[in-house]
Amino acid sequence: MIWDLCLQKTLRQGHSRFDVDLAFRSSAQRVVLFGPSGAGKTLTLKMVAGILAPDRGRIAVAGRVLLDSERGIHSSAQQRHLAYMFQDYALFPHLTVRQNVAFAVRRGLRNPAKDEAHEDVDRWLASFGLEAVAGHYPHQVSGGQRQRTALARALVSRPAALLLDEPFAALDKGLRQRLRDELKDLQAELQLPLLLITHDDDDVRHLAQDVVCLDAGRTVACNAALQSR
Ligand SMILES: Nc1ncnc2c1ncn2[C@@H]1O[C@H](COP(=O)(O)OP(=O)(O)OP(=O)(O)O)[C@@H](O)[C@H]1O
Repeated sequence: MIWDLCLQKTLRQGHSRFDVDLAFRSSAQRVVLFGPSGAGKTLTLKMVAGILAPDRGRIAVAGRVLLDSERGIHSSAQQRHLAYMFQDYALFPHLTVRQNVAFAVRRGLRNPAKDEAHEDVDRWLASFGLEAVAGHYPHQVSGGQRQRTALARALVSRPAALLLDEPFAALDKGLRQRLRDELKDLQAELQLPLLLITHDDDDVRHLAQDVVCLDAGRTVACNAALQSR
């Protein structure tokens, strides 16, 4: 089993509340989380990443138990060692492409120096074709290059799994297609478990080995979710 999730969480904001109560298991490496806006996809990813604590539940990824509230297991986000990529990539605007990638492997609390040598950083800059823009700042590179920088930053720390929240949402169709293929090749090469959120049917068709459909905080039959679109 690669993904084994059972999560319960109640969120309250003023008078409104949102309940997550879901469970899914999958032996596929590439799983897509699919569902309408507000279904609870990002919340689910955050709970897997360890940046939001469920009220109760169990999370195991590739046989590693990251959380089991019954057994008192609550590993921190750092201990989980999963890479999480946000919808807007969340690059640091004051750091160059190279420094952004190196940030994930920095020693201590200081930002990495602009020209600090690091073999893994160079490897990922090269494999994503970012060498020419390594000294540029995020606002000086294209959307695709920003996306690749964020992906390189996620991968450079050699995570145990990759969690991506709508990684291609800000890109045009051509670029989206290209980066989707690159991601698929990369995942296959590294054999990295991948949990990806998308709204795009093409992402589902091309990337998903398994699809988990969410609606109102629960897992639902995927046929129903696809038909209601
Ligand atoms: N901190 C919070 N407190 C209260 N409610 C929240 C909180 N964060 C999210 N929610 C609510 O939980 C629901 C699910 O949010 P979530 O971000 O997981 O949706 P999503 O499926 O990722 O949507 P989208 O596709 O639009 O990104 C939403 O109704 C949202 O308003």
